[in-house]
Amino acid sequence: MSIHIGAKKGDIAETILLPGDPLRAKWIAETFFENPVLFNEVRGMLGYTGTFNGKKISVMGTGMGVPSISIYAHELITQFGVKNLIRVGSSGSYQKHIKIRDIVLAMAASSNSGVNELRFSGADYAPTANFELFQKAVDVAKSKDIPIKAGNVFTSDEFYSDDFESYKKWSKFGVLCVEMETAGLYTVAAKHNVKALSILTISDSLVTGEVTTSKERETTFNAMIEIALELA
Ligand SMILES: O=P(O)(O)O[C@H]1O[C@H](CO)[C@@H](O)[C@H]1O
Ligand SMILES: O=c1cc[nH]c(=O)[nH]1
Repeated sequence: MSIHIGAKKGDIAETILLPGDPLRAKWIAETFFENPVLFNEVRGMLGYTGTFNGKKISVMGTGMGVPSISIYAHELITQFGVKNLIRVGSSGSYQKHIKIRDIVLAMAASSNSGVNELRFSGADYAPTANFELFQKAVDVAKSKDIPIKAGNVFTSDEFYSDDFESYKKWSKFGVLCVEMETAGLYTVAAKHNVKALSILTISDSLVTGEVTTSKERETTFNAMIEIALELA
């Protein structure tokens, strides 16, 4: 048991899917896992372990933002021996060609997060995806005929920015979409020499103003999950 995860050693698989929303974790476990068992309820951050095609796999919510996912990633790695951390998140498009429900693999994560600024004393660190997981995700998507996009994403400390137009600066430099955790996840994974990948589904567009409902964000996005499950 760690401070924020009420599980015993061995309760959590080496590969874990990490949605921000704990109810998406519940939906993933109940929809895709064989024999899901609840291993965490601390702070309502639901976590389950089951099997998928006979292989042990876990899923747990991370909450929103770099500080929250950093706590869970740290404890999962250091106290429960997790080796592959796969974020399955929603994201807002920064580009005209990145449409609602598109899937984006985050090759790297630019960020305005204060966490890495503190950690690296103001110098820039480039949080990047694990190449093996990335390559495998590309292969799985291809074999399942699931179209994907890949590139630089933006991990923001803000959901509601005071300056809505500020996204255009990142968009001009090729950043595909925005979310709130990937830079933190990739950094913590690198520090502990384990693998991480963020797979994102576009839930809204800052370019067109389109949005999906919170129910859809909780219980759909199957294609992204199908890719993530095969990485176990
Ligand atoms: O859908 P999740 O995984 O929570 O991801 C995105 O959604 C939340 C904001 O609504 C942030 O956590 C952002 O990163
Ligand atoms: O962080 C996020 C996630 C989804 N959509 C956004 O606009 N921002």
